[in-house]
Amino acid sequence: MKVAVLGAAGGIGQALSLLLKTQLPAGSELALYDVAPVVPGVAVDLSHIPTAVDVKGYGADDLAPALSGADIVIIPAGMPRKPGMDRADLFNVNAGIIKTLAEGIVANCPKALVGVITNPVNGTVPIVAEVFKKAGTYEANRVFGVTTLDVIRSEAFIAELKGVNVADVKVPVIGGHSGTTILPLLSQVEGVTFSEEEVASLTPRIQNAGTEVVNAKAGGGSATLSMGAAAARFTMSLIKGLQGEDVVDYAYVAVENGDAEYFAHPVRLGANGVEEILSYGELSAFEQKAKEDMLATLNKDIQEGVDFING
Ligand SMILES: NC(=O)C1=CN([C@@H]2O[C@H](COP(=O)(O)OP(=O)(O)OC[C@H]3O[C@@H](n4cnc5c(N)ncnc54)[C@H](O)[C@@H]3O)[C@@H](O)[C@H]2O)C=CC1
Ligand SMILES: O=C([O-])CC(=O)C(=O)O
Repeated sequence: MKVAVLGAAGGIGQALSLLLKTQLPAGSELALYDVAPVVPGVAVDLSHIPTAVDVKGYGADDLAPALSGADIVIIPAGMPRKPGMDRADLFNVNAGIIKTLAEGIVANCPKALVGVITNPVNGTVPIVAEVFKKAGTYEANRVFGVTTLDVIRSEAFIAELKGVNVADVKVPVIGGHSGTTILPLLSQVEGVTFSEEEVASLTPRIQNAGTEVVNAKAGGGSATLSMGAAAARFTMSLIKGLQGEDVVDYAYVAVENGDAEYFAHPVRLGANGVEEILSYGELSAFEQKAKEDMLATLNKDIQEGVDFING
């Protein structure tokens, strides 16, 4: 198994790479690519951890060898937010980075499963898909926007609020990955119930959790450690799927005849990435309205990504 992390020297990239060095199956190869000159050092540092995962660092000019033969590519490359910015404000800088990296995937590992972390996820995932479509290598089942951070935050906040064991908390989160497009389905959380007031305050807390971190870091970036943990969890789900295990996880994926062209759903993972897009089930009246209200924003974000390649 070869996993490539693009943007591996950054805040998320380093946290994720550390977790993958300790969690990937024995015999795996971990390829760390970044344009920052520190990346070979990150690889040397990690290589001193005694696990049977071979780590190699690749600098700016070595995208091709970093990607060659990769089964999974995870992308946290690009600029994070500062206080006062929306994720959408990152589009102009990050769209070009994502395009270049997607072209590298086309040239070097067109069959890889690709997980996009770079914001704005609502628009960067369509960019990857459009680059692949143009090249004739697109398979919708292989491209994912990583929304796992919304899921793990929901688990943490609910366990804290309700005083239950966090290991028992499962929370479906659908939609996109920004503001009101993030929709936790609190009505479906088993073992706990929420008052209307709790739903009305917990839903925006989850939606604005990224901003909570951005403001707390006061100009020093956005979530990196929790995102590293989320990305490692999602990568391990992809790996289990590739290894033939039956695994269901949440991700922002292309959906035919869905709420939008891309929408986070529960998906059954397998040897080819998404094996089946599962229904998110019945929504409460609150969730139904929140879903309808988000669609204009989500569709605009998606179109911006599509237009960046085709416009
Ligand atoms: N999907 C999600 O839930 C989340 C997404 N993010 C997003 O992840 C991205 C990265 O965040 P951080 O790691 O905090 O930023 P960071 O600034 O710490 O790291 C970004 C890394 O990307 C590298 N990079 C820039 N251009 C590159 C290129 N062309 N090829 C390879 N590497 C390149 C930089 O050298 C840097 O090492 C941001 O866009 C941020 O908004 C952050 C948190 C959660
Ligand atoms: O809020 C940000 O800019 C980073 C992010 O996506 C998150 O923490 O969910």
